[in-house]
Amino acid sequence: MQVTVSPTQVKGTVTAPASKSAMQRACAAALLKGGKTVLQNPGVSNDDEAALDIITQLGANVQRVNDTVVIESNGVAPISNEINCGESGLSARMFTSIAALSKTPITINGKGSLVKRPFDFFTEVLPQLGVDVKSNNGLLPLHISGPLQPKNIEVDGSLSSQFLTGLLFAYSAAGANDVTISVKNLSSKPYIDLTLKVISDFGLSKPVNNNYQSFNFSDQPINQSTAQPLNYSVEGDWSGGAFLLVAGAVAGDIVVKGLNVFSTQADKAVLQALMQSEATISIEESQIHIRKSKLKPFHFNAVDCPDLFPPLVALAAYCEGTSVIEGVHRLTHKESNRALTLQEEFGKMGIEIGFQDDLMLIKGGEGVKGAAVHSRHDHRIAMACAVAALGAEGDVTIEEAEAVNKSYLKFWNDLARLNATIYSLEKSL
Ligand SMILES: O=C(O)C1=C[C@@H](OP(=O)(O)O)[C@@H](O)[C@H](O)C1
Ligand SMILES: C=C(OP(=O)(O)O)C(=O)O
Repeated sequence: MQVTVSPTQVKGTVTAPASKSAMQRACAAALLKGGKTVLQNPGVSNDDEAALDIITQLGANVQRVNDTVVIESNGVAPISNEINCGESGLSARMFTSIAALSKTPITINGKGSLVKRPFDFFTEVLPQLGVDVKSNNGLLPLHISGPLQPKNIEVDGSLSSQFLTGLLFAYSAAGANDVTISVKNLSSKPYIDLTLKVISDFGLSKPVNNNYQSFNFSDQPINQSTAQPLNYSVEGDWSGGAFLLVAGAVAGDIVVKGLNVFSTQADKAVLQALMQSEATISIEESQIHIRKSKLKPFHFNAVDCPDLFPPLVALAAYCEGTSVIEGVHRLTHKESNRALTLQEEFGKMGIEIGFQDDLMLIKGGEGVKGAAVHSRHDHRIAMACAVAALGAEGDVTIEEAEAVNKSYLKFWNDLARLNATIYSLEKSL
């Protein structure tokens, strides 16, 4: 799908979508907890659908009922020998360790960008836990044969936190007791806070976090009551919400609802960058009001919140001077190599992006040009280009704009509802 965004001032009120990070974790937790779980505000993105399909293959019964998702489970009891994780890195990395709890041999597969993303972690780690693993030279598909047995182990957390998220769920569900996962160089730390929060919200046994260097399971396995259904409300998404907030800061006067300011989500840190750039923003518990004003360049460390690079590059394009974002090394293995895609696609809009070691330098404040850009099938690149287009000097046409469906199915509709002038060849928005 090709979408053209014409320069427009956005206005009105919008509600952020459900967080796919929270939704996918809730699916895992509902499968592991057993009994009945009712998810309120469930996600509808492609990654959310992938997680629902995976837990179905792993034995859960899943139904969308009105605006909720009802999950019934007896724990991990696969009905198939394969799970397909679509394009979701989190689902593939989290559910591999969870699927390994069963003794049924299972193939972990994916599609699109996911089949190019690294999975060597499992060939190194899972055999130490009694799981037989074969990979396609470190890539998907993986063939695993469990059951996983929790043991003291040391893992490397520098590439991604998602592998650790999976191990934490699996150890918790396997009743790990007096067992420690030691972690070197953990990246994306707040995502582990979110994992631990969901583990505890679902009453699963939660390890003690020793400064992100080790996670010790010392609880006796909890005998959870599954008699009562658990009602769980999925948080709004700070990662998708960041694009809406930047849209308001560069070209609007909007109110964003549905973002919990007390969330543990990594991308809540977008507020720090917006405040540093002196955006006109008022933050209340139930809504954030943000409008266009003169913006100053900012310096932001995104090592622990790498998904903020794309929206912050769009923000930086409108800040008067050079903004600096730290953590470029975290971008290589996402849906695209995001450092290069941002440089190339924003370059087409006249925004100069340079690199110095781990820093990205974005020269802003000199105008954004109309251009034809490409999402590279990366949802966050499509959304960043769209938001940057709102204050551009001409139309920006985005190829493969449907990439947004990975995390934010209604992105184009929400932008249109905020009065953005958007035109699509495929369908009216
Ligand atoms: O756990 C999660 O929900 C995620 C963790 C992050 O990945 P890394 O841990 O690989 O940085 C993030 O980039 C991804 O979009 C979602
Ligand atoms: C990298 C992302 O997700 P995942 O790793 O779960 O595919 C993302 O949403 O930007």
